Order: sequence, then C-alpha cells, then structure tokens
Amino acid sequence: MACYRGLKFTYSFYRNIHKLPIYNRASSSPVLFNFQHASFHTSSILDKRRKTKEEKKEHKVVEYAPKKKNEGLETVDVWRNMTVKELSESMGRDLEDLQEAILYIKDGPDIHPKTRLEDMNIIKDIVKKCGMKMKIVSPPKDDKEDHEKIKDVTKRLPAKPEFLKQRPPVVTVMGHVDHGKTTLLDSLRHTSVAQSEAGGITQHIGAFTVELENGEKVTFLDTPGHAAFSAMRARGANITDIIVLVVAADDGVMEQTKEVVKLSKTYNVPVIVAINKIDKPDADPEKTKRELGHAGINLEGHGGETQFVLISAKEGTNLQELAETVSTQATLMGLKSDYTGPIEGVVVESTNDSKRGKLSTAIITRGTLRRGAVLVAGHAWAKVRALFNHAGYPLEKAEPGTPVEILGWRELPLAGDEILEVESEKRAHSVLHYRHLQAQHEKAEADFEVIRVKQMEHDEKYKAERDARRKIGRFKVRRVGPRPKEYIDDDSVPRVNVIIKADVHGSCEAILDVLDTYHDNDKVRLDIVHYGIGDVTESDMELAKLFNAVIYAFSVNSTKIALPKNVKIHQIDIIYRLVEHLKEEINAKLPMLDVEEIVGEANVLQVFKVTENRKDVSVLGCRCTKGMLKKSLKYRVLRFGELLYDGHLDSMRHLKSEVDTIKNSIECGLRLNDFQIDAQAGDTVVCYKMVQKPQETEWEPF
Ligand SMILES: Nc1nc2c(ncn2[C@@H]2O[C@H](COP(=O)(O)OP(=O)(O)OP(=O)(O)O)[C@@H](O)[C@H]2O)c(=O)[nH]1
Repeated sequence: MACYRGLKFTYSFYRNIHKLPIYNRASSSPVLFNFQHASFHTSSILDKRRKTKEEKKEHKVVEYAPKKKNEGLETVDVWRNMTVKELSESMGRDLEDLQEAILYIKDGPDIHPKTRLEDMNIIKDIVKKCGMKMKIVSPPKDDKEDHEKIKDVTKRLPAKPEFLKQRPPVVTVMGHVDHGKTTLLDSLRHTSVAQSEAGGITQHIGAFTVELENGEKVTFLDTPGHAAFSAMRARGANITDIIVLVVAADDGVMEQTKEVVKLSKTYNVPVIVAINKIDKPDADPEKTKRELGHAGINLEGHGGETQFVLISAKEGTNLQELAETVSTQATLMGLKSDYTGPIEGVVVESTNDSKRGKLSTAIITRGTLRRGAVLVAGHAWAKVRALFNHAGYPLEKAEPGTPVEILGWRELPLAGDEILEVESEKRAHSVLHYRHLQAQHEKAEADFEVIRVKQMEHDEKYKAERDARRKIGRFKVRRVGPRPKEYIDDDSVPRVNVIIKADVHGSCEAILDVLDTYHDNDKVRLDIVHYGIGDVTESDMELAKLFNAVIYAFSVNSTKIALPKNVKIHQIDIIYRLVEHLKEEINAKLPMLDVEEIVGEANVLQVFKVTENRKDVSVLGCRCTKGMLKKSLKYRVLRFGELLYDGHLDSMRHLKSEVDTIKNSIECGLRLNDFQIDAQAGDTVVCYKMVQKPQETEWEPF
C-alpha cells in the first residue's frame, strides 16, 4: 500500500478502475490482456485431432499479423482545456477512478474536478492509464446554461416599456438603536390599518402598505435595521427602493446612522431622512441636520437634494407627510413594473401558523398573483390557496410592489428567496428536484474542497514538523548521494549511521518516515548518511566504509558486488525487521547503566552497646530474612522506609567469629562503619550491590 497526495490506493483497486489493464510499474504503461483476441474454436480443435499423421507432417505456413497498437481499445473524445470532470464523463468512468489514475502521472495535474487539462500529453497519459485510446474533437458548445434554464426556472427577460405601469415603492426603515424605528413602523402600520378596512385584525407581518390621500401607496418592510436589509441583499433580493433613515433629534447622528449612510451609498439606494422625536424638549433638529451634513447627507435646503421630514413617531406627527415624501421620491425614480405574465416576487418572511398552515409574506415584483398559481421559491413550492393583505383580509390578487401573505406552501421558503411562477405542479416538482441535485452537487464540491484544503494543511504541518526536527539536529537533512565526511558533528554522542536502499520510492519514503520517529539523538544519534532507490552499488559500499554505516537493502539486491571488510549489509523485506535491527545497533551503542541489585535482607532484633577501644559502639543483632548477607557489599538501614544509613560494614559476626557471609535465617551481629547510627529493634537492613546492565532504546515506532 502506498500513500500519495493523501489518497491510499492499491494496485488491485487501480486495476479495477481499468476494467482490464494490469498496470506495469516499471514501464508506466498498461499491459493489456485482451479477451476478444483469445477466442477458441472447438470445432477446429476436433478437426485437428482427426488429421492424419501425413497431414501433420506437411509443412504449414502460419500467418501471424501483429496486432495494431491500441487495437480493440475503447475510444474517448477529448479536447484541449477540458476539465477533469468532463474527461471522466467523456470516458464514462467515475470521477474518483479518474482521480486515482491521475495520481499515477508524474507531475500530474490537480485532481480537483474543475481543474482544466491544458496539456494534451497529460490527457493522453490519463486516457492511456485508463486503458482507452483518445480521439481529439472540438470542444462541445457550452450549452450548459441553456440546459440549466430548461431544468430550472428563471426570471423573464425585462418587459417592454409599453407594458410597464407605476408601482408602489418598497421602503426599509433604518437608523441607530433607540432612535424610533419600531415606533415609526408601528405608528405607520396602525395608520394604514385604521385607514383601510376599519376593524381589520392588525397583524404583525413582514410588510405593509400605507395608502395616501391621493390613492398612492407606499410599502414598508416591517423589519427595521440594516441586518434585515443586508440579509436580503446577501440572498440577492434587492427589493428596497428607498431607505428611510430615522435620526432622533435629541441624540443626533450616531455610529449606526453613519453605517446606514455608507450602506445606502454602497448599494446606491436613495435615502429620505426622518428626523424623529421632535416632541422632546431637548430635540435639536438643526444640530441634527448639521451633523447629517458632516456624515455625508446633504439635505434639501442645506446645499443638497436629500429630502427630510421632521416627525414624532410616538405622537404620529407628520407621518402622512413622510409617506408622501417617499411617494414623491418614488415618482422621481419612475418605479414601474409589468403587471402581466407569470409572477416574480421575494419572500420577506415565513411562518408556520398553527391554524392556517405554512404562510409566507412576500412582495410581488412582477406580474399579478392570483389564487391557484403554482410557485417555487428556493427549495419550496406552493399552490396558492389564499392571499391576504397585511390587515388579514383575503385578497383576490396581489400586484407589483404590494405585500401579500401567501397560503399554500408545501415547505416553508426562506426570507430572501426569489419566488417564481411555473406553469404546473409537475414543473414545480422537476424544478425542485433539479435544485436539490444542484445543491447536492455544490455541497459535494464544497466538501471535496474542504477535504483538499485539510489534506494540504496536514501535508504542510507534517513537512513543517519534519523540517523543525531536522533544524534542531534530531534528524539530518536527507540527501541522495554521498555526503562529505566533515558534515558529521564531531561530538561525544555515539551514533548509528545508516544507508537505506529500497526498491521503490514509496518504500523508501515509508522507511524514512519510520526513522523520523526516532527522537533519542541525545543518547545515540541515528544518522541517515544516504538513501536511494535501486540495488546496492559500489559507491554505497564506499560510503558505508567511510562513515562506518550499516546498509539496509530493502527488497533490493546487495549480492552483486563484493562486500568489503567491516561493512554490514542487512537484506530486509519488512520494515518491522529493519527497526529490530536498528534497535540492536542503537542498544549496542548505549552506555551501560548502573543498577542496584538486592542481595539479602535482615531484621534488627536487638541493639547491643559494646565498648571497643574506649568507644561506645552499637552492634545490630539481626536475622537474615531474605537471600544472604555479604560483608564486602553495601548496606542500608531503614526505619519504616526512611533511610538511616547507607554504607559499608565494619564487622560481621556469627556468634563470636568474624564471617564473610550470613545465610538466610541465620542470626548475626553487624557493626556499621558509622558508630553514631541509632538503630533499634524492628529496623530493616538491606544488603545490596551495584551492577552494570546494558541499556535498551525506548524507540517504538509502531
Ligand atoms: N418622545 C418620543 N419618544 C420616542 C419617539 N419615537 C420613539 N420613541 C421612544 O424611543 C424609544 C426607542 O424607540 P424604538 O422605536 O424602540 O426605537 P428603535 O430604533 O426601534 O430601537 P431598536 O429596535 O433598539 O433599534 C422608545 O421608548 C420609544 O417610545 C418619538 O417620536 N418621541
């Protein structure tokens, strides 16, 4: 198994994708066994058996026509700059299979489905590796767009001017926190409900229309703040014609006021300023106007053209005037729409009403919506069962620029989704099916991209870690070819020098990766003097001699050349064995370790005080309880694990005789070198010696 560019594969898998060809590693070309040419004719075999000996003796001429190159191979249409995906489609093979094949190509292209294959030779190589032959054709016409248009439903082309009629403007109310946006919308909505159908149920839906005294209408989106505006824009729903910028006259221009100014300029949406809270005693409209000028909004009568109205949202002052100003602005903008044909619109909000079912508020932007229409929006569809206005009254129809509540959705569409009318339920189903597939496809591509990025990150991290290890000297820089001797640091740390020769690049990389896991270079350095692909050569031997290196021949021949004196070669086929060998080499270089070996133990039964050479000396009356005690060795006296003494004996006696050894269960008298130690009955005496043991490396790569 080899691992390349993050994908694991086997030759058997690779063969599977080729259907028949067996890949020849050495020649990089597929070897084909073609069953078509291996037919048997049983009748002719029987005939042959019946032939007489004479006939057999006859000289026969066997005509042999060499098979033409590529004969019998499937042909695939190719063209320059085709994508990896297009090639897989043209071949009729899975994308993944093709990507696997690309991995076998030296300096092959990126395997991303959208990668364009600019080099014909690369295309040829891929086709060849897939056991096919190619035919260069001209690129197919890019009919993808037309194709998609048929499957999906899209907006109609712009209507001719003669079909256009005036429509109400759609307004978004924006402004700084607490400047009165919600109050303004509430007041406007109540005004509108009160003005329209008296007694109507005031509903809080996503949009409502205010009707002016002259009969003109203004539609307000009932979601204040630029978050809603930006969200709509982000979904491609550019339904706001005019922004009403609410600025509190007491606060003046604040941070979010400036943001709205910026937003309106970015999207080129005209602004009408509503200077609010003029009823407040500390209201200063003049100051607010000046600040607006500084913020880039030049008001009418103050050197600019932006219209403004002084209002009190709370008290309902000048709200009709504000609506009229908006209407005038709309007239100036010449807002018109086509009232005929299949409808187009935008979802403003969606709810699942417990009594009425799935509902959405929408603004119709083109055509006239009626009951019975079949709509699609995003991944949802509806057969319109009923239409309501913002006051909750049923509508017969909804025209451009007017908000409408639509009942009849099978799934809930999302705010900002574009609504389009289709001719039938069947068509709605096919559109949604197509969109679903598209979404899946896009998700798959996005996932692929994520995996690719992750893989790249992983590779980079791996390389960075490896480089870092090399930098701090844990691992020398790998190189192909001999290395100058002076390169080796002449320090006192013992080292194991190795030369790796392997059959294929993958094996070599795998071995080097395993060796990378060795981190004990401060004890014994593991140094790769040289590595390469192919049989062991004379120069490898020379190098081994020069560096006193061990050669590991991994599935390659090392017997063709004479083995010089003092050069060790290990012929190895399994990386595990190589590691075992290396561990032995490393262990042999590790210094011996001093370890303590317990020889025996004794219990102190009684302590005698004797006088010797006018000194008071303690004698420990003990019994050997484990092993034996040897006078020449070292002793420790312990009390409940606490060390009282560590040193030699001055004397060891059995009864009255000085002895060298006390065996298990025998009593004795021990005199310590240090007379001052205050041992007592119950203490433990341990007899031990220091021995040297070979060390073993802790390196465990697997
Ligand atoms: N005196 C006075 N108070 C007002 C007026 N308009 C709004 N307010 C008050 O100002 C406060 C904030 O009003 P909102 O309408 O919630 O302001 P907003 O801009 O929607 O606030 P956010 O939703 O937090 O951004 C409330 O206490 C309103 O009663 C007004 O014209 N006059």
